[in-house]
Amino acid sequence: MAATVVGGGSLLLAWQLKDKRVLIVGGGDVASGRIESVLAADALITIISPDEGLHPLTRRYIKSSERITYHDRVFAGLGDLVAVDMVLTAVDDVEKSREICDMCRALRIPVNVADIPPSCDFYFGSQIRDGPLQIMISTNGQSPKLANIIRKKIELSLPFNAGEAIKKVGELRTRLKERAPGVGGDVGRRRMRWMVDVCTSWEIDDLALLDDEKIRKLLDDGWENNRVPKMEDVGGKRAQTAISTRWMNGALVLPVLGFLAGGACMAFVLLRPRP
Ligand SMILES: C[C@@]1(CC(=O)O)C2=NC(=C\c3[nH]c(c(CCC(=O)O)c3CC(=O)O)Cc3[nH]c(c(CC(=O)O)c3CCC(=O)O)/C=C3\N/C(=C\2)[C@@H](CCC(=O)O)[C@]3(C)CC(=O)O)/[C@H]1CCC(=O)O
Ligand SMILES: NC(=O)c1ccc[n+]([C@@H]2O[C@H](COP(=O)([O-])OP(=O)(O)OC[C@H]3O[C@@H](n4cnc5c(N)ncnc54)[C@H](O)[C@@H]3O)[C@@H](O)[C@H]2O)c1
Repeated sequence: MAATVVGGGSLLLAWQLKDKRVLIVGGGDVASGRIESVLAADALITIISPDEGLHPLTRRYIKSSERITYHDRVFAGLGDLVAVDMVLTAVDDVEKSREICDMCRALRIPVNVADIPPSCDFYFGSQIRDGPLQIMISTNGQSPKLANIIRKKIELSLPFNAGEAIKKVGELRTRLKERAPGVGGDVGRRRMRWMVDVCTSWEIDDLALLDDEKIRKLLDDGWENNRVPKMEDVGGKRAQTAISTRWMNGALVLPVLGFLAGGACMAFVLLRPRP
């Protein structure tokens, strides 16, 4: 049977920008959001934008980050594109945007032009970040505002400890690879199967509670004996899983606290000693 091919979308990737050179042209509202996104990826940033048009947030990033080199001037042409790995333009000048886009295309530098989707090699998306967890919602240029609204709904449905759990499982994987090194082959297959078993048999809240000692026990008792011990077997206490999404926390904790506070006030009024 032929595979179903779905076209008309874009390629979703987690682009590794660490120490790569990103040029941002413009320093206004949109540029300040770009700076935040690119800083999260540890890039080296050059900003070209006249001082008088800088957004307060852009000004703050320029002051506080050693990764940013700032030039107080307008874009000067091809010379500004030397040794640049990515270009983001956010200027209020459509002609200038098109001109910069054409130069980038000629040099094959990937470019995003905030106000002209057809000039973008890639779009930004609405982002959720929780430690190593990164979720991007893209409507492929159709409705940025709906991307923003859907992001808020997804945020509320995420497990509360997802980022922390992913960090701990990352540590476990690193230690497992140190203990059973090698790429591919039998050891690779066994490692992958065991990691899948750990991730599927432990709750996310419990994985978030892994520490050095529990990881060591998990590897000694589990990996070495080809089984997956329970949380209690490695010296841990099961986490409370009843309230494990952000929605549950937001929706339940405040009303419950309000109810308890109300009850306490009522008890005080009814039970206080009367003169
Ligand atoms: C997701 C987000 C990421 C970010 O920018 O970081 C993002 N735009 C956001 C907000 C937003 N942008 C706009 C509004 C006003 C309401 C509205 O128009 O809906 C709002 C909402 C607001 O301000 O609340 C106006 C707008 N946007 C574009 C144009 C040009 C055009 O479409 O022609 C115009 C002017 C249109 C006009 O003149 O009418 C173009 C793009 N904007 C994109 C991304 C890319 C497609 C992403 C996708 O479809 O998924 C794409 C194609 C290129 C790019 O920018 O990479 C961020 C939300 C982050 C968050 O809050 O979570
Ligand atoms: N993609 C999106 O999500 C989105 C959202 C809103 C607006 N926009 C569009 O993006 C563009 C930027 O929006 P903004 O709100 O940041 O505008 P803004 O007016 O706040 O900022 C524009 C910046 O560009 C600088 N600038 C102008 N010409 C320049 C040049 N030749 N060289 C260097 N810097 C120059 C200005 O000094 C200013 O800092 C606008 O065209 C806007 O319509 C896109």
